[in-house]
Amino acid sequence: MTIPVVDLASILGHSDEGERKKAVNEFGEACIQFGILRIINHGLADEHVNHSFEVVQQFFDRPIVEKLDSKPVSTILPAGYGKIDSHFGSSEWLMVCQPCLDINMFPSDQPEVSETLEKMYQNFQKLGAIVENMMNEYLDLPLNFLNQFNDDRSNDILMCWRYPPIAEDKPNTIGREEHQDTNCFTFLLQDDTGGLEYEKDGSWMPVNPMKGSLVVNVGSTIQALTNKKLMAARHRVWKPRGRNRHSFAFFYNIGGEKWIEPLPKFAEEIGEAPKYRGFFYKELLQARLKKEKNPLTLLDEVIDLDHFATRN
Ligand SMILES: O=C(O)CCC(=O)C(=O)O
Ligand SMILES: [Fe+2]
Repeated sequence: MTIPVVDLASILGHSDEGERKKAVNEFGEACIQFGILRIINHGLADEHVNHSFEVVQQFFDRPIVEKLDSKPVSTILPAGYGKIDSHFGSSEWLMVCQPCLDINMFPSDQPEVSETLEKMYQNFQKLGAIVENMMNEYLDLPLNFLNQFNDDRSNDILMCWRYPPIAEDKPNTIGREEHQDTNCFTFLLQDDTGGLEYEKDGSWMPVNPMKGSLVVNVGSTIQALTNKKLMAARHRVWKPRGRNRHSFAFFYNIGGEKWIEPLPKFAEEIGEAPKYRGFFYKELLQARLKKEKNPLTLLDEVIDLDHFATRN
């Protein structure tokens, strides 16, 4: 089952009210049914996207000692270069944070990296506010409720990923283990290698590359706020064959100190018990980092929103 495609032309341009409402509705329905969808006419220019892929490839192609010049130094957020190779996944990344925080780490002799990626960051951040507003309207929340609730933009993150190909001598084929994003919305751009999958009714389905489109997935914060009316999509990434895979993931986040609990509109007001107890967003992030051993499989498992589920 392929994920729905929603055209944002009527949202970003000047269109009649009927067209705009139709797009809002399609977006909301896709979030409810799949938790993941594609958007087109989203305002990110093809040339800029293509150039961004070229620029990150050039960065990741550099020798490791040079990439390590961009390793994180901030104690707030680990903006900069990193690398992991374990059974949870194998990847390299360059993490970009809000430019005005002044914590981004970029190669000083390759200025197009910072120029291109900070511009991409800002474009995604604008799009995040637009998509959040569409969700607000679809859920019939008071005007600008979500934008005002989620008003701290300093935690938004752009991750630029490189996944190495499957190595002949290692059986590990997972690029990124299955997970739900903890945030509000994530925007994904993948190159033409493929490898992204989402879970639908217990089966794994591919999200094939489609030029010009952006993938949006719902995160656990929205799942908690809506008392599970909306579900965060589970997704994973396979390692590529024969070549590297590159992708961008922009996390439209929420402040760590924000108190998250099901909104009354989706719980008490409609006679439904809250499916989650309240928590600070940072608690969800911390829980996620811990991982727990599953007593049956003896494998480490990621702790996610279920950790805060009530017994209702
Ligand atoms: O690389 C991708 O396509 C997805 C990455 C992802 O799921 C994540 O960063 O949370
Ligand atoms: Fe993800």
